[in-house]
Amino acid sequence: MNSLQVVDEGFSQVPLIDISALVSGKGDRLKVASEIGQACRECGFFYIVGHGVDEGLQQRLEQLSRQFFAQDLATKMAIPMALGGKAWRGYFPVGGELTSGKPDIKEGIYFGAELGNDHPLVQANTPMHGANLFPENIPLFRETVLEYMEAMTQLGHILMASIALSLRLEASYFAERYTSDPLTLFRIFNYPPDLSPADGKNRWGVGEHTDYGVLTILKQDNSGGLQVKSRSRWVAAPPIPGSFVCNIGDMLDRMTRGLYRSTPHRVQNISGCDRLSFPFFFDPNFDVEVKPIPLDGVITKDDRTERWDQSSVHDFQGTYGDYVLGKVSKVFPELRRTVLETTQ
Ligand SMILES: O=C(O)CCC(=O)C(=O)O
Ligand SMILES: [Fe+2]
Repeated sequence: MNSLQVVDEGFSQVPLIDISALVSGKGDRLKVASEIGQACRECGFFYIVGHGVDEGLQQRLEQLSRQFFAQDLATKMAIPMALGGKAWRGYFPVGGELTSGKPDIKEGIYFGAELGNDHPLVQANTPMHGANLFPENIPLFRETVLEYMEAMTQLGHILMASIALSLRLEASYFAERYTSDPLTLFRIFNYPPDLSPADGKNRWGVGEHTDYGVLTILKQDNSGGLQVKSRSRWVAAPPIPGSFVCNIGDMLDRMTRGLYRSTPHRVQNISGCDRLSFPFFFDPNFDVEVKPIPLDGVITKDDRTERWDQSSVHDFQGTYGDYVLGKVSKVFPELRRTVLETTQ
């Protein structure tokens, strides 16, 4: 059996993978797993088609989201993140979120698994768990978001099983250890058109970063603007009809000791119109400690130089909750006190 290797030759485009064999249970699942594995090693990103997520549901989600963002600021601020408290839910206005210390040109709403006050994790005061804040003035917003999150959660399980197979592990490897009860976060972002003066200074819808968890499944509208880093170059990941963009986060990078890449990416909306995007984060259970996978015969040399945030996912030790809370305090400094300092 050949070993899997980390060879960073860069890539010129994000690969596209038809996953219908995983969804239907018919066809060559191992071939799909091998394509996913190659994409994770070489790029850290891949498009998926053949995922089976209802097109009508996606259209409803997009239309309701446009309706929400088209409202005036005061109406949107009826569900501010401050109201979501440590559950980390609700709306934030343009400039309210920082990446690498700089405000992003985007507004958005944060959602997660809908948990009532009687849920043990909420009773235990666990950060990032609780009830969502939905805009009550937009009918069917709540139902549509919850239905979409359910569809994404199912897709997340399917993809993680395939990622496990691609590493020559049991299909249930991640489910058994990390994601049987995943931490799921869902965000809807609106990037207003970048109207910055032509002063040669780039401003970012979201600045260069990597994602924190194991797997992100992104729906983007037709505007374009997502860019993925290939060594020191930036490669566009334009919208492809009927697809989602998937990418690997820091925890899978850590688990595979750098074999699967948590690749930096960023967004610049130069379309002239609002750009909507819908990232769904399928992440390890909050309380679980994330450990490297014993990958026999695999070359695990991490040949990358300094990361975008000068931190090392490989040196980190602790639960996924510890990791993600450390990040939250950087992107939303004003939430730091609510989320972090009241959890002790
Ligand atoms: O909006 C996008 O296309 C990407 C968003 C993103 O990278 C993130 O939320 O982590
Ligand atoms: Fe991201």
